[in-house]
Amino acid sequence: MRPLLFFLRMFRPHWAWLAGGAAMAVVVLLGVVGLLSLSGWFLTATALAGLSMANPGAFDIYRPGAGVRFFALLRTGGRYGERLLTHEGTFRVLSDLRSWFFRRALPLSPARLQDLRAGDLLNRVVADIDALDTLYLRVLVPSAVACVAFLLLVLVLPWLIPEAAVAAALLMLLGGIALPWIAARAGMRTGRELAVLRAALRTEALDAGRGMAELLVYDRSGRRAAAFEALDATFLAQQARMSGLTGWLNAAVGLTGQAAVLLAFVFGAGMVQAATLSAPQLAFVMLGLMGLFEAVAPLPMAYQYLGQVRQAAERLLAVAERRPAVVDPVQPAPRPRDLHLRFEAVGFRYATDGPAVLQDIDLDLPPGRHVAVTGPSGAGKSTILNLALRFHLPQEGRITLGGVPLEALSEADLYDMVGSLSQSSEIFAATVRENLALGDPAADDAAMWAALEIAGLAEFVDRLPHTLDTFVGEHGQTLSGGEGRRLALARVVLRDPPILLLDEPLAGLDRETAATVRAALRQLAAGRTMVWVTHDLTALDDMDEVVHLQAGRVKERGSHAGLLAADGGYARSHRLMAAAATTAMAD
Ligand SMILES: Nc1ncnc2c1ncn2[C@@H]1O[C@H](COP(=O)(O)OP(=O)(O)OP(=O)(O)O)[C@@H](O)[C@H]1O
Repeated sequence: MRPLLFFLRMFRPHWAWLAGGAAMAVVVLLGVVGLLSLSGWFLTATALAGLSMANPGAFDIYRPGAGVRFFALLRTGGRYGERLLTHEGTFRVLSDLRSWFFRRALPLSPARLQDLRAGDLLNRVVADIDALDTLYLRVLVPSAVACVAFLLLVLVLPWLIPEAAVAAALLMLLGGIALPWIAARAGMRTGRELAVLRAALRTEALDAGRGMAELLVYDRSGRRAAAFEALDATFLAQQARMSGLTGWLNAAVGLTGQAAVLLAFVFGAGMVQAATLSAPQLAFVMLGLMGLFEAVAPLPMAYQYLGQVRQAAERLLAVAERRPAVVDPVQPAPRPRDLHLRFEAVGFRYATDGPAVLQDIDLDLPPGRHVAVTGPSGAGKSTILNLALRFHLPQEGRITLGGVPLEALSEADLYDMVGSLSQSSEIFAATVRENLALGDPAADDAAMWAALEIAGLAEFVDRLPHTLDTFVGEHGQTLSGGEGRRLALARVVLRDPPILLLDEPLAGLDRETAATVRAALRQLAAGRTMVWVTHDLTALDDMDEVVHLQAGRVKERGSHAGLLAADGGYARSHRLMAAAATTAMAD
């Protein structure tokens, strides 16, 4: 129950809407019961009065008629109000929950979210949060209404047909408590499995959709489709089980209502014969009972789906309660004036029991210094940038900015000073302008065009149908790789960080585009500190220092020319690369 209670507490700020919605649901109940019972009484009384035409003055049809209209209006108005208030309340709660979840998930990125697939996280934000509306709409409100129905039953019926009151009360307890209890137990496992399967289906669909081209090329689309169908079949089978259970439960709860009406008739008919109850009163009770039992009818199904809701709540908490790898300090150190970035004897593992990824790394980056980090794949180059961006904290040594450990700085200060660009810098499904505004939300058009100019993209954007307001598609898919990279670069230009962390920003670009982006980066890097992670050793002669890593350790370091002269591993790699470049040029 803990996960559900946790979320119930989060409903509190909107209690007025939620309580208002529940109150309107009670009004609907009063309307339904009033309408049914009064109509039953009225029709029977009218019939008994000898179809009033024969004796028009003897029976007042106006007041009961007005009553019937009143209850009909109460029911309709109540239902409108109920929908309005319960939905307003639910949407407010859901939107709070979404931003709460997002706020919790954000600091977990990237270190603590890497085990989750993108579709899984999406499913939590959308479907799992949506599932929580069941808690209020389907469980709490109907339970409250059913309690009122029970109160009405035990307060009114004993005065009319005492024996039927006891039986009807017991039947209502059976339909309103015992059946929901059975439903909750019977539906728990399947409900939980359904929640997991729904997430798996969504993740699978997203994954397969994204990799469709690869699946086709590797002729794996059939297999993937078969796996998807198998998953879907399991999902449908579980859904069928749930629906079967719903059917039985609905039948059972319906029977409790019918049994109560039948018993009321049996006991009431005896009283009518004994003249201790009038026939219209009997009709009043029977139809009133039908209305009261309507309040109980949705409960078994609601509780049947509680397992699914609980699973959704657990899945949300499983992410929200993760501890971020780095917690933004409550009392951050003042922003340092001197932006000297230092790695001192840094050692790091991604998992405490995992292999050492970096060992004994020293880097000295006074303002304006340009350092290239090179080395074979897996040597730990990107990890150095991940640490400088404070995505993780090193287990050994320290990283400081102006003498202040990175973990003591506020997130806002840190990311104001440190900007990054990589081959995977995200281009959002938005316009050029919105993508740029991420760098500086206050930037005006002139500043944006100036940034695009530096990134060598101004001419291209100027030719787009809506220039800055052109939509660039999912992950910027309407842009070429080079255009996307330059857009990301323009964003960094707008951010204007004094320290630039670049992770293979030229990877995947053709020679010409790479040259344009490189020139833009050179222009941007002037006067700023820069760490450039790269495989390409052919254009590092203007770097102040080259740090060559191997298996997480600094193997060689010095100027590009110095390292070539030393004729070690760096020089060998450089020779191979230069030869490959010459062959490519000749081709
Ligand atoms: N998030 C992670 N969790 C666990 N291990 C990781 C993670 N990221 C990287 N590693 C491991 O850490 C080591 C260093 O990875 P890193 O990405 O820093 O290498 P790299 O030198 O940048 O490689 P490449 O040139 O191929 O990008 C690798 O063995 C890699 O498998």
